[in-house]
Amino acid sequence: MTEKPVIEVHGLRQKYGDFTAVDDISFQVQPGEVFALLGTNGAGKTTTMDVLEGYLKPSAGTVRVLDHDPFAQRAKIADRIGVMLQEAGFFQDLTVGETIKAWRRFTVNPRGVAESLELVGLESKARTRVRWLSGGERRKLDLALAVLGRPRLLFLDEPTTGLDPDARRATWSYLAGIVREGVSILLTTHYMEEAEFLADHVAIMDSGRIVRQGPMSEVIARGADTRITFRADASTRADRLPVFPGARVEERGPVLEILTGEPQATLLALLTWAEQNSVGLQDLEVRAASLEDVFLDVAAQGRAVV
Ligand SMILES: Nc1ncnc2c1ncn2[C@@H]1O[C@H](COP(=O)(O)OP(=O)(O)OP(=O)(O)O)[C@@H](O)[C@H]1O
Repeated sequence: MTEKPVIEVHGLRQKYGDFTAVDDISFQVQPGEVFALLGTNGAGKTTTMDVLEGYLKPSAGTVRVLDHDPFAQRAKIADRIGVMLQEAGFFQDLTVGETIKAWRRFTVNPRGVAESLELVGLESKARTRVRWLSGGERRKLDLALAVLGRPRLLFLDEPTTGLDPDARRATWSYLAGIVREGVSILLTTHYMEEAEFLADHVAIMDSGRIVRQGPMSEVIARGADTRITFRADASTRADRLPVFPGARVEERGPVLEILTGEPQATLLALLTWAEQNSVGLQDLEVRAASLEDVFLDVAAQGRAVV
């Protein structure tokens, strides 16, 4: 028997008064999967998370989390989900250790305080008051609290904002570890590298709608072209190049850039042409599309619609 998805969203619409923040979106998250919900500022990611966490009642559509209605049946799933909000409210005068202790009282089968501190690298801050923590240290405390109850499903809203690169990578490796143990994650982030590193599936939102969705590798492959760049000699401009089927050429100062969905064929044609015409291709570089290219394309199309 195949396991049911841990999250099912069908035709979700969320309105604030007359304003539609989430506009008919559908997606599923499978057990053990990391699903990245990406999008431009104000696209509707946090609103979607709020619905899935049971804080908002959908205006339309259906939502199931661990096979329950998260709004009407939140108590039934609360012990199995962990939530890391963008801005958690802490008691500023409690120390980090006291905060974890206080949270443990409301948590079924919680991790120990020492284990929690070690998990996120906050051992040396156990006696520091929350008000004196740096932004990145607060984020670490947020994460420690989100995983305190050993959740099966974790909601992470921009989990590494404010972390230095070293702490960010440590968080990724911790998250990758709990995923290997079977935890599923719904993640929002503005760091494309983070989404690429962690997520199996991705949905990109713009103005309340999902505009790209699928397995990470497919979304990248379908969504943006490979870039071949080089510096040619002064007499070689874009109009001297042969026509590469399915590709377009852009001039950026002395650098020519070919964007292509058929990198192998285009590269072969370019090298053959250069050889036959004795053109030197300086600094020749082939760069595969990245998630960031896809995201920027989505954002540019969104701006064009407005
Ligand atoms: N309580 C609210 N009342 C009215 N409008 C709201 C409310 N909460 C959010 N919005 C609006 O809904 C839209 C979606 O907001 P949301 O926070 O879901 O976006 P987001 O994708 O998480 O953005 P960001 O990347 O900037 O965090 C925004 O235009 C926001 O201003």
